[in-house]
Order: sequence, then C-alpha cells, then structure tokens
Amino acid sequence: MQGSTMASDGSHLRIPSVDFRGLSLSSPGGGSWDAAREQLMSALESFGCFEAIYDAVSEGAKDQLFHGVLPELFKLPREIKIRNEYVGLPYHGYIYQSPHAPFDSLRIEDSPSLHSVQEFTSLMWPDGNPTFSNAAWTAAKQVQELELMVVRMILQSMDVEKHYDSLAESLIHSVRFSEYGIPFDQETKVNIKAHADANMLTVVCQYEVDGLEVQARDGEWIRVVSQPNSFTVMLGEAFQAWSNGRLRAARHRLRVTGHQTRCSVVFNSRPKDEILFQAPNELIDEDHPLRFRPYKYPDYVRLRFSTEGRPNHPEDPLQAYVGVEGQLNAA
Ligand SMILES: O=C(O)CCC(=O)C(=O)O
Ligand SMILES: [Fe+2]
Repeated sequence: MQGSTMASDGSHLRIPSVDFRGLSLSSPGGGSWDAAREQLMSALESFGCFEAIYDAVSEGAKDQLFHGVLPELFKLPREIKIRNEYVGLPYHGYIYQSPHAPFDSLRIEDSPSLHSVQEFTSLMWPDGNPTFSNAAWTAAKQVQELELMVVRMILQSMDVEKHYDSLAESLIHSVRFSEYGIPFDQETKVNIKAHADANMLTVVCQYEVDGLEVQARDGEWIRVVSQPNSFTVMLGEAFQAWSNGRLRAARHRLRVTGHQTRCSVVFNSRPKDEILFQAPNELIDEDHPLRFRPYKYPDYVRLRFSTEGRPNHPEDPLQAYVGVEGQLNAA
C-alpha cells in the first residue's frame, strides 16, 4: 500500500490522487503524463478508482453548479422533471424513487453536445435557462477530456493504444445530477448499496457534503473526502470486460451520514447502443483466455436491472450474465 493512501490522522485510508493539472489530450505523453499514468494504474490495481486532481473545472464553476444551478433544477415540480424520460434503458432518465432514502435524479445523455444540453434545458425551463446550459455543458466537455485522458493512459499501459481512436469513438458521455436525502435506515445510513457501475468510467463530483465510499481490494471501505479540484474516477464493468478482466470495476456505495442533503454531479461514459463490445485480440492469449462474451450494452443493462433487487440478483452481474464461465445466459 502506498504511503500517500493514508490520511493525515492515520485512521482512515485515502484513495490515491493523480494529478492531471497541465495535462492535455492533445499531447498524450511526456514526463508528467507518464508519471500520472503510472500512479493511475497502480491505484486501479488496488481500488478500481482514484482521485483525479483536475482544475479545468474550477472551484468557482463547481460552486456555481452546486449552489446556483442544481438547487434550481431540484426545486422544479415533479410534473416537469418527469419530462426527462429515457425510453431506451432502465434508470437512464429521471429517477425519484429509492427504497432507502428521499432521492431525486436527472440525466442528460450525450452531455458534451450543446444541442443535447439545450434540449434538456428547454424541457425543464421552456423560457430558457442559459446559465444552466452553459454550466452543465462546459463541465461535461471538460470532464469528457478527463475521461478520454484516462482511457488513453489505460490503453497505453496495456500496450493497446492503437485501439484508442475506435474505442473513444464507440463511447457516449452523459451526466447525472442527484440529490440524496437522509437515509431511512439510520443504522447503516445506506442510500445506495454496494455495486459496480455497468458503464466504462464514472467521474463523481461531490461538493461540501460527502457520501461516496469505495471498497479496496482487501474489502475495506474507504470514504471519499472531497478536496478542492478533485473528482473520483471509477472504473466500470464495461472497461473490466474490454480489458479482458485485467482491470476490475470499482465497488462502491453511498452513505449520507450527516443531516444535510447531499448532491452529486456524476459524469460517465458507456458503449453506444449498437456497438458489440469486446476485448481486443491483443488482450486475449493463452495466459489470458477470453473472460467475457461480446455484448451490446443495452442488452446487458436490461438484464441486469431486470433482476436488481430480487433475491437471486447475482453478486457479480458482469460475470453472471456475460462471463464465459457465467451461470446465466444473456440470450
Ligand atoms: O451520486 C453518487 O455519488 C454516486 C451514485 C452511484 O454510485 C450511482 O449512481 O451509481
Ligand atoms: Fe454507482
């Protein structure tokens, strides 16, 4: 375990930080790029996640999001918020029901597209809300660059950088805005139980009120303490599958432990609907036989959420539904 993972009081582990300040997708190499890449790979090995220090989204922009823009969004009446529907996939539009706590959450698909953001904005505010559109779109563009830097670094480290362009092209980026109330179960204080995300990468931005916890490989739960300029980058199941199991998705949960509502802005990327997602041949060999069958993301997500919450919901759905050794069949 790296020394940098210990908090200063020594009582809590911290997930490792990786400094992206000054790095850019347009020059994917050089001393500080390579140093960041090494730290990132070592963090992924132990935690499936890391803290990215990334100042393209300034603290002022975060403050505007969390104190200016989000309160306005969440206070809209439910009749308006349900306009944020997404028919293609479960849980990909407005969600307001949680068995664990009061909860309200909206999502913009393809958020680095100004057109998509404006479409969402005009559903919520028919008279327009340029402050919202600009804040959401700008942050989505900036975090998309962070996500693509992470993808590029991971591919470089696995010696498959030649697949970067086609992989980046196969992804769609989105953002979700969520508001979590005080959990009903005050013993566990759990708002979202332990899971890995089905997508490629998740980038969590929390501000002032924390709640995200990630599980280290040894099983220990680590609470993510938000810091200035930090974003938590978590690897999802799709990346685990694409890496043929060389990388492991981050297991995480959400606990609101205080008495304040907690908001988050969660950016993510996932394979586009039509892509048959699979590990590249270079990552499959005698020592690393194919671990996951090629699959289309929507098929996997529908299957996964159709059993979510049921007693027979598998502990490791990726393995169960698309694992070569899986028990259940995705067909
Ligand atoms: O809101 C967050 O911080 C993360 C929530 C989460 O884990 C999820 O939506 O999958
Ligand atoms: Fe999650």
